[in-house]
Amino acid sequence: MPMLLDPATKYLPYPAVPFSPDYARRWPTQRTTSSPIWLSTDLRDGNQALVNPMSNATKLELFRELIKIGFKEIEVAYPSASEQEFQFVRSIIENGEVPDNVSLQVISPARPDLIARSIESLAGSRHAIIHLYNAVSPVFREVVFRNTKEQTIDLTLNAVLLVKKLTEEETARSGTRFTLNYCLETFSQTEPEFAVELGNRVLEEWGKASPTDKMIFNLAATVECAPSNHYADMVEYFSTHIKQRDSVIISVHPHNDRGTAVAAAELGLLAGGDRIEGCLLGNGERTGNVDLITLALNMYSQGISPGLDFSHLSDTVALVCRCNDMQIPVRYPYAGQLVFSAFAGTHQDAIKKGLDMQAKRWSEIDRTGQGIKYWAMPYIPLDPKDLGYGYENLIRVSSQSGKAGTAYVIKQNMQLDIPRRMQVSFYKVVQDESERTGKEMTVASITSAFKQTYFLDSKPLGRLFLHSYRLFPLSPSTREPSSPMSDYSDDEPQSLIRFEGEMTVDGEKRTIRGDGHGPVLAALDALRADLALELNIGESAGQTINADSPAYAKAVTFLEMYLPGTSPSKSGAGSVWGVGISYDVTASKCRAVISATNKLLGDRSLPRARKIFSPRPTASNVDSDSWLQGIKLRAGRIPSRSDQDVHEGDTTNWATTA
Ligand SMILES: CC(=O)SCCNC(=O)CCNC(=O)[C@H](O)C(C)(C)COP(=O)(O)OP(=O)(O)OC[C@H]1O[C@@H](n2cnc3c(N)ncnc32)[C@H](O)[C@@H]1OP(=O)(O)O
Ligand SMILES: CC(C)C(=O)C(=O)O
Repeated sequence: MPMLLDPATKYLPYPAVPFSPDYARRWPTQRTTSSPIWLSTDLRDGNQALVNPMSNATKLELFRELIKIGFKEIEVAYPSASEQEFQFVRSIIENGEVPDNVSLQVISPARPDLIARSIESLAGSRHAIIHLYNAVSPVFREVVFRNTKEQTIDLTLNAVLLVKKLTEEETARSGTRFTLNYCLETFSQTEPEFAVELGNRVLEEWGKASPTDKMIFNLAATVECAPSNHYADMVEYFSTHIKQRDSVIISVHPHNDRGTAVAAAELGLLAGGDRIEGCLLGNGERTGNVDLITLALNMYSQGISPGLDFSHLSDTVALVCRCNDMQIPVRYPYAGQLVFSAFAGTHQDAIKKGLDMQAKRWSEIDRTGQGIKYWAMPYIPLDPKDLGYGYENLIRVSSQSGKAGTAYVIKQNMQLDIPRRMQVSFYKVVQDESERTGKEMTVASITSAFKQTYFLDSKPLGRLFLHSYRLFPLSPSTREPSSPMSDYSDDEPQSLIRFEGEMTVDGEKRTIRGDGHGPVLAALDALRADLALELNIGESAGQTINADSPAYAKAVTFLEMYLPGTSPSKSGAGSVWGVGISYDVTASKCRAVISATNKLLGDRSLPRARKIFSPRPTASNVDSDSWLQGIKLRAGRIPSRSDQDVHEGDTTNWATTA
């Protein structure tokens, strides 16, 4: 059996950090309130871990991106590793690629020949950081170097002394100003007291750290082999025991072997860290370095400016992946394809409500100038727009989704605010389709299902199609068209009007007529009188789309209808919905009636036409001035006076959104 029943026989737990009994660790009560100094080691620690390390041209591309993002300290190479690495450093210095406010860092092992080569590579740069490292934990001392603690200290101090000498010579030669960054490689596995002892000896040997010219201690979790709280304890122990704390920058360098590098970095900052070394998207040896994008955006989402710009995150991600020949999972924090998408119904519902509420809240702030536009969105911790994403992928619909998600997609793409009960009804259509195909319902497929379901097209999709209609008032006594429609008002329920609709019914053109209090009831009466369809009205709702641009504003009517003898349940079962969209409110109502009727109709047979298309009313039955609402149902322009003339055979244009 490969896994042990008792792993304690093979693996040792991490040792506790020896805080004195009267010292309570402080990091658990701290809060991060400002961003750290960032160091990108993409071009060194990231690069050394690649299957195929980057060419210098690729490194330059990534270097430029790092500058664009805002890094002020960039580890650009391991110059002693190869001529190519050395030449990369030379080329960016000599070609003026390094802005004045950016410091280059290069790394060197504690070996004299390699230290000399590393310092040489930096000649002529304005400010450089020489990053000296050796592993100091027991296993490395014993296995790799076969050194005692004293020998380890000697090896380190000799290297520091050499760095000091060579950097001073280089400063005298080329003016380059140097900072020492001493890395205790495998710090997190080192005895804390020994780490501090070594640190203090290095500080002493360097001898010139001051509050205005600090030296850096890089506390590497070279291999992450304990929980993040242990790393924080280690950092706090070092930070509170090192001498000249005000002349020292504490840098944290977590790796991700346990998958908690980000947590380790965050706790390391609380524990005294001033600086973070890591890579974009967590590239690096084995499971990687700490991911600087996640760290920066974690801070950003807490209202702390990271000082790094990820406004075009998908471009940055694409570039980093290309340079590293690497991919990231779709669930990767902030950067993955799916991290700003909700598939689950209740999540979608909460997000939709959150967006609606936020739009209201923010527009109130715009109107009054009072308040702050806080982001308070269920399930989405950060506004995707801040990272250059839109909201189009926020809600994606599958068989796991609910009505709210479907309604959101329709709102986003057709601007239609579907009433709650209708959402239930349309959601069933979408869910059936999604279950049938076993696939995600895309925006295009949902939109197309909506148009199909509610017969929203310029061509007859259903058995009934309304080409045009006329409305004119009837005198109560004669029930004959008489007075001008301009006297008609929806506010006067007692005024009886006549609806005359020019239709295609099962492919045959015909006119239907009916009377009622208002256009909807008159249209229903026509369906009853001419097509023998008895229909009842349920709930209805109206909406205006493009309300802020009058020339393109459209009225939308949502109308629930049901057959007599059936009463719609609370969940909407037993009823159908229709949708009508038009530049004209009344036309939208009439269309909604026909849309719902088409759904109720099924394959029931309809009586033959008594009359094919009515003639234009003559002076004997109606005065031509009373043709008030008789407009062509044509989208794209506002009805004018001349539209009040009805033309036979007009095809309706069902443009649903402007
Ligand atoms: C944790 C980290 O990421 S640290 C950075 C690691 N990065 C790299 O190693 C990438 C670039 N490295 C290289 O190109 C090569 O390793 C070189 C050029 C630096 C050295 O190459 P080589 O001389 O062939 O040595 P090699 O690669 O086998 O390294 C092992 C030797 O270095 C020693 N060593 C390892 N780390 C250090 C150090 N920090 N200081 C001094 N010596 C060290 C080992 O003890 C071993 O010495 P030994 O040969 O006497 O037993
Ligand atoms: C040498 C240091 C900085 C390192 O890369 C590590 O320990 O992971």
